[in-house]
Amino acid sequence: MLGKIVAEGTMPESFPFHDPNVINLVKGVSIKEPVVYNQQGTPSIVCVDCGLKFNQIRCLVTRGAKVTVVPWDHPLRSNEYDGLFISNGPGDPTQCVATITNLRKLIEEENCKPAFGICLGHQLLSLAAGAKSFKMSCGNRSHNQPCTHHGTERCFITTQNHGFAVNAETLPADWSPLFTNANDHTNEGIVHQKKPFFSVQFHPEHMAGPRDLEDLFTVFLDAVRDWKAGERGAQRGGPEGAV
Ligand SMILES: NC(=O)CC[C@H](N)C(=O)O
Repeated sequence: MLGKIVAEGTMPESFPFHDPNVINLVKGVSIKEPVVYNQQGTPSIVCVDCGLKFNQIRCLVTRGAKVTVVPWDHPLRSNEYDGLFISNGPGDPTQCVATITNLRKLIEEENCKPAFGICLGHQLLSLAAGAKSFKMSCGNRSHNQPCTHHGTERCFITTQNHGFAVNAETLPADWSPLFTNANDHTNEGIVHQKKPFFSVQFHPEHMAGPRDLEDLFTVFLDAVRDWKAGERGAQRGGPEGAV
């Protein structure tokens, strides 16, 4: 449902509704040029940035990987990576036509390399596979969503922030649900039965909040070091030093 806040004395009709679901929001937030993290790392992962959380890069880099973050519509060539990662991101997944088309080509390859998607990345992989997504009446946005793993029936508590979901009934042959939400029974992940592809609707990188200003510790320690070195006039403090 769309809403608007209008100041008293203003005709509500004079402001049109703004519907974010008919806009390609990913295009606006994705990186514009590729960026490499941990150049010497291995294996080499290409990460499609649909609006990614940096903790996803950290989770890959701290496990030794080299990560090349590319724009949402970057051409994907499997000879240029060892594994493909598709990030989370805003909006309706059906808006990301270029990413879906690129993924579809890759998953149709004979000897395809592994791919893993999170949240929007999960929805895009599902759409590329041929499944359908839908707008949920109530999105899942919290740190305590129970998800049951198919096969083991083990239930995990997950972090989530999404308003669309994949309709598991529409998954083509060769694809299976990997997790299902124990509360609302929506799909929480898919896996290919023969090829090395899987994706999850929840956020396994699960860092509870943004860490954008964690660099204030660096600013503080730089100020301490400057102070110790006798540069008492140095003015590097303040949030602007962190960004
Ligand atoms: N966190 C995400 O990637 C959200 C995916 C998608 N924008 C949704 O709301 O369903």
